[in-house]
Amino acid sequence: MSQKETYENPDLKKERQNCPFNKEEITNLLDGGKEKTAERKQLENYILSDEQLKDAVPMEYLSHADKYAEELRKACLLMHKLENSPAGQVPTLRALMGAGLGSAVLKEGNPLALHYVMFIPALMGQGTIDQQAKWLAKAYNLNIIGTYAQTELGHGTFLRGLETTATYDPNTQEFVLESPSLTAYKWWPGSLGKTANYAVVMAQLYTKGKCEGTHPFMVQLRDEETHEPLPGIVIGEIGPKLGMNTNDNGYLGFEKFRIPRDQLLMKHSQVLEDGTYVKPTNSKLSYATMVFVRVVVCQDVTTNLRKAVTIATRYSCVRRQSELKPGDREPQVMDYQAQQNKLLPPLAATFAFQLASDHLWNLYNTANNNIEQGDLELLPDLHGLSCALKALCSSEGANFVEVCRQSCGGHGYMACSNFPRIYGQVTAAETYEGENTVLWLQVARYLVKTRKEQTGGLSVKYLIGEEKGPKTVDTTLEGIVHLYRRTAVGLVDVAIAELEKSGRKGEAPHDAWNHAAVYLIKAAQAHARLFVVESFVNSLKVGNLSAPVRTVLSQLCELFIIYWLLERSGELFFVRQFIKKRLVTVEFQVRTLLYVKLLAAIRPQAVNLVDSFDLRDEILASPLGCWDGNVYQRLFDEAAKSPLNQSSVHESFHKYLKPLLKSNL
Ligand SMILES: CCCCCCCC/C=C\CCCCCC(=O)SCCNC(=O)CCNC(=O)[C@H](O)C(C)(C)COP(=O)(O)OP(=O)(O)OC[C@H]1O[C@@H](n2cnc3c(N)ncnc32)[C@H](O)[C@@H]1OP(=O)(O)O
Ligand SMILES: Cc1cc2nc3c(=O)[nH]c(=O)nc-3n(C[C@H](O)[C@H](O)[C@H](O)COP(=O)(O)OP(=O)(O)OC[C@H]3O[C@@H](n4cnc5c(N)ncnc54)[C@H](O)[C@@H]3O)c2cc1C
Repeated sequence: MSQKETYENPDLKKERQNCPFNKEEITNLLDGGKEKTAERKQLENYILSDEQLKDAVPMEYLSHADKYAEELRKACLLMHKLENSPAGQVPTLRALMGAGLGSAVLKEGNPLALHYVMFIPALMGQGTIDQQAKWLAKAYNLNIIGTYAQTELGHGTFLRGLETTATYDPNTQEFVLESPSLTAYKWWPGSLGKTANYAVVMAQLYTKGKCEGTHPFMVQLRDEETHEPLPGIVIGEIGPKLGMNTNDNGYLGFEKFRIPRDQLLMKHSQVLEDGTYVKPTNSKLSYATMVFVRVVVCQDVTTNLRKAVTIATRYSCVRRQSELKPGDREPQVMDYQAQQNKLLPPLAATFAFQLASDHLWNLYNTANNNIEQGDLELLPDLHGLSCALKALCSSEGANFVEVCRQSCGGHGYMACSNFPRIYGQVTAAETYEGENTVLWLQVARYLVKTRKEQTGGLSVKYLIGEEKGPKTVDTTLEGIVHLYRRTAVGLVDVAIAELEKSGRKGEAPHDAWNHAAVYLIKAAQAHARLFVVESFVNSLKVGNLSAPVRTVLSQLCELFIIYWLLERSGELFFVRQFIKKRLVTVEFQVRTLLYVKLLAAIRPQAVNLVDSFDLRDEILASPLGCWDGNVYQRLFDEAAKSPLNQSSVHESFHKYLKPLLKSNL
């Protein structure tokens, strides 16, 4: 392990004895190879050994403004350290922006995150070679700091409804940016409140008196020297949120603010000097930055889930409570089947989500390279799959994090458990970068289109042609994956039947769509789940795994796909042929039995599995989840940091309570 303590809780020590598999093999698998593990560890040592990056007091005790200032201090220090990073700049940046190493230093969100996660990708994806030459080096060198300003007070989802205008003036060859109403104000962009001095702003482009839709513009917001907002720019921070409080989300208004013509990012569409508009090959290319973030969010949510599962699993093996066998010592709570039922599915999910996210990342890179060459064929599949996995990983991830918190009883409710922060981050991902319901409906649109037109990308091939595979109950892993596939196909057919029924009643297509939303969303979710289970099963078929690692991963895989099947059993009842053949009843009996057996089989390896994640204590940031299991002492040490414990009697006693007590005498 990366940290050997002198103390080790005896229960955890026992859990770690006789581990049947090589933990490092799993660590390497998750990191992407032995060399990557070594690189990550070296980077962690480099960053986490720096005393200046440690918190003097827990963040919870700081004011909103002090929290921001403190995190900005650390974020800037991290950027200074980039130069000498042993891992190279790009891998270091990746590690520092997300839920892994970065979160050990910046616990409530990185004020520079949007610069790297959206501003630079937007410049790369939307800017011409000349525009990139002008801005990218400045952005990389942090001469300028940017954000991505799209959402407005009145509209986040419906991008065609954005109100900010950019009107071309051919006389001066400038665009005039304007917020025509209060609801047109940009509202939400991260880093916008106080940190950024530039932004890629999405606005409705008007030229020659015609609106050409939303387009990205490079806009300077603040003076590069004084950081004061430029004349015509109204800017501020939107206030405290459920989580991510140091991402300084902001608002932004334009009062006839002029920018040169060449600050329209013109890779896909242009406005010529005389105001002539040149269309893109596909109008959705200006949405590409969002696609990139949806892809990386899947990975980020998975890392957060791994943290939650590690904390809850270790704690559950240290915590002893109640009586299992009359007269016996109180058992580790992990020995209750009910607790295993809470924690082993999310543990399995961390593997399932990572494998699916890796697949999506590969698709993104291929599709993006093709798009650079002008080939857009993979774009619909990339859009469909990134929406599906972003929505699935974030919604299931948030539910699982909450279950992990509950599994730690009262101590899980402490701020220092780190569950509130982890939950704050994961649930944010349910909303940002496309609200999940809205994304499910985008997925459904793709599925319905594929099924009806019998053409679509790789992720939806199963919807094309006749259904293949066994028609009866098949107890193999392949058999159960096939059941997922039949459910997914069946639900798309049910949704289409619903749309057609409404059509026959004379409803317009948009009304029919709205009235079929429940079915459409179920179909989209079944599709996403099918993709995840298929990725998990297929990944285990290939790869150079040792027999013990393959065994434990196969158990997790089987547990996970049965868990989802049982959880989502209601959906099978939508597919009429399943009921007709009594398939559902038989399937459930067989599966429940196997599920319970798998819980017992995996239970002894739970701690070893979370140890394999190799998450340092600084990253877990929770007294409940530390490697040594010294939970109670650490909880006491955390309580000692409370400002209310710095004196035996607080001054407010004399001010308020004492007079009240006296008055009651
Ligand atoms: C390195 C690790 C780091 C990890 C760090 C992570 C953590 C970082 C911390 C903080 C990050 C926070 C970032 C958050 C940033 C934001 O939230 S930015 C704002 C994001 N906003 C949204 O996502 C808005 C959601 N809305 C939309 O995407 C669209 O408006 C819509 C898709 C819902 C609808 O658009 P509309 O124009 O109305 O399209 P439709 O008519 O519905 O569809 C028309 C066709 O276009 C296709 N399509 C739609 N979108 C795309 C796309 N992106 N790409 C490709 N194609 C697209 C759609 O399928 C339709 O096709 P057909 O006509 O063929 O059916
Ligand atoms: C932490 C955080 C960070 C963010 N960072 C940024 C940023 O950096 N830059 C940026 O530009 N934006 C950012 N956002 C904004 C974010 O992208 C939007 O909030 C998000 O896209 C949802 O849009 P909305 O708020 O308009 O929700 P709405 O669309 O108003 O959603 C409200 C409800 O209406 C439903 N709904 C809406 N449309 C439909 C439909 N067509 N069919 C069915 N139901 C529908 C939704 O499902 C939801 O239940 C951030 C948001 C958060 C929370």
